[in-house]
Amino acid sequence: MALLRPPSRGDFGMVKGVVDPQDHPSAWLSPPTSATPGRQKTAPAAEPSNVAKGPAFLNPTPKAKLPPLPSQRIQVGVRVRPLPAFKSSHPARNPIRGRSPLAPIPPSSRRTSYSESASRTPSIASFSLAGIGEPCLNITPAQPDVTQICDPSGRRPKREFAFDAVFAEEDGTECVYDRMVKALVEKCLEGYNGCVLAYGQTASGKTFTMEGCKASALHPPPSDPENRGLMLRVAADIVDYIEKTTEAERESHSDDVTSFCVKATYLEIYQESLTDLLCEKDQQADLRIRIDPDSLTGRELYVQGLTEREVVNLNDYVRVAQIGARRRTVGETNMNDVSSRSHAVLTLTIEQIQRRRGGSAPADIGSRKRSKIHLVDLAGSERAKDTGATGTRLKEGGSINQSLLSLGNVISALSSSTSRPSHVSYRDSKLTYLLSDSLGGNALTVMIACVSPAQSCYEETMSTLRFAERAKKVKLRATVNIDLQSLRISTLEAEIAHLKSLLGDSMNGATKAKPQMRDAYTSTRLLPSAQDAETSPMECPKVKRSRWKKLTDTLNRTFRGNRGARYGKVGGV
Ligand SMILES: Nc1ncnc2c1ncn2[C@@H]1O[C@H](COP(=O)(O)OP(=O)(O)OP(=O)(O)O)[C@@H](O)[C@H]1O
Repeated sequence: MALLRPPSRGDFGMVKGVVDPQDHPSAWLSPPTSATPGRQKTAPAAEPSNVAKGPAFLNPTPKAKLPPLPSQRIQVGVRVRPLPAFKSSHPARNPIRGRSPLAPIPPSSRRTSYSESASRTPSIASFSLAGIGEPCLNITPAQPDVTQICDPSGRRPKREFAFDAVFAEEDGTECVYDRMVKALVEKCLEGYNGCVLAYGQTASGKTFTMEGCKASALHPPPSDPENRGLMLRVAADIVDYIEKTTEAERESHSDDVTSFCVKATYLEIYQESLTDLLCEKDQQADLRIRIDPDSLTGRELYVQGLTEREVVNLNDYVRVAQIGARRRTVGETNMNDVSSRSHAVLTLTIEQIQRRRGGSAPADIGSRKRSKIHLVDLAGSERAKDTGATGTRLKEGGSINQSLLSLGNVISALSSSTSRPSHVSYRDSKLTYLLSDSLGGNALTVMIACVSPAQSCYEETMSTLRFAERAKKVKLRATVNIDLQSLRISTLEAEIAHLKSLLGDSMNGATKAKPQMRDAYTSTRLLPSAQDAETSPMECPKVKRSRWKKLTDTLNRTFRGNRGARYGKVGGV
């Protein structure tokens, strides 16, 4: 059992690799603004063009064209699941009636929510899917990221919703990943926190999107990558990135290397209580959400008592996903045979340290970055009359709806005004409290709103689309999480060591050649010729000694002052 909290200096188990300097994200980072001791103030991230020079091994020549910066609002994609296979003889009017009508979906009955014929005239009427029923949703190729919803009763007018992406039923999870999540993972590897949330009514395909086809998530190795959910796709990209950088290290003759350590935790929130999914039921610790005062923002949350697993290769991730899926609370309802009765949060924490090749001394350590990705499969909103829930299922449904209501309130508060609201009720539920950073805080967030096109789901689909529309307005304040203080401390330690050795030399009357050192922020030599003159043999030894003492005292004072704070903050969006 371990605590999910930032490790202290030197507490990093590593997979070694090297980062191509040209690709290194620190090219975007700005240097600290002052040498004031203590935690640096959280600063909005800078545009790449504003980036001042960092140390050579952190701040290589910037790329001619830098990648686009992530948007500072929640990115929202809508995924439309296929219409279900019906058991009723008259499914068109009421597709969700009877036992688990939404699963599985025979390939023959899958329809696109737009067809070639429908595409020319984007009207709901063009959607007659003979024998299957009529979807209440429409997407046209002319406006692929807009969805129209039509009230089957005809009481309300047709409405249009535009999102960052809309995925029709034939769009696989790969498509969802490539358009919505891949860039986020890249940003997380650069030091941003990230969050992917799957939201929607019960049986709308959230677990299918996050975990993938159960068969593939539960049978290692993931031999069928096509069926992978977003969780394993994120994992595959992280593994790939680390492997590639390791390979680049072998090939390059760079002096600087990056070490990685990725850890996973998996928890569920069931009826407002936290359960560690990577731990046996009888070994559960009392899990508590705590604030980490030593974190970058000084109020980052962590779950005390949660099991952390180091994950290196894809099989490690698959194992974690399997264990979590097996232990997660599921139940059977009329709408879904395997309905998730809890919110599941898989968190990957990525640590990266830059150091000089072969060096282990503090002076050899450069920047440290620590970012987190939350992958959240929410439980689905449900109506008791549709799910047929009674007893425990009914109680679970009530708790799920209650926490989703809190999530809705948080999103409403954050999206309602242009300036940040004075109070956001994050603490109304464990879910919103745990994800508070991802909801308008220091994280880049992507939401996949899953919907069903079935007419009988009109109300729920409409409410999901409205929720997603509000979520789109939520602003984020994501910044790169880099521990610059450690970099400064290392530099100062190196300076002190070097100056002490010079002092010793000068006291012995020896004048040895001084090794060239680089300053952490200017990449210039620490001892330029003007300082060399101070050690000139012409200078009186007494004056020389007092000047050196003054210099080392100043550095020691600065060094002690800097020890107080662990994380500095720079750059970003
Ligand atoms: N895009 C899709 N393509 C094919 N099948 C899908 C798709 N989306 C969902 N399904 C199928 O529909 C059924 C219900 O999906 P899933 O369990 O993912 O829903 P859910 O939103 O997680 O539901 P709950 O909130 O009740 O847990 C599953 O059998 C799943 O395989």
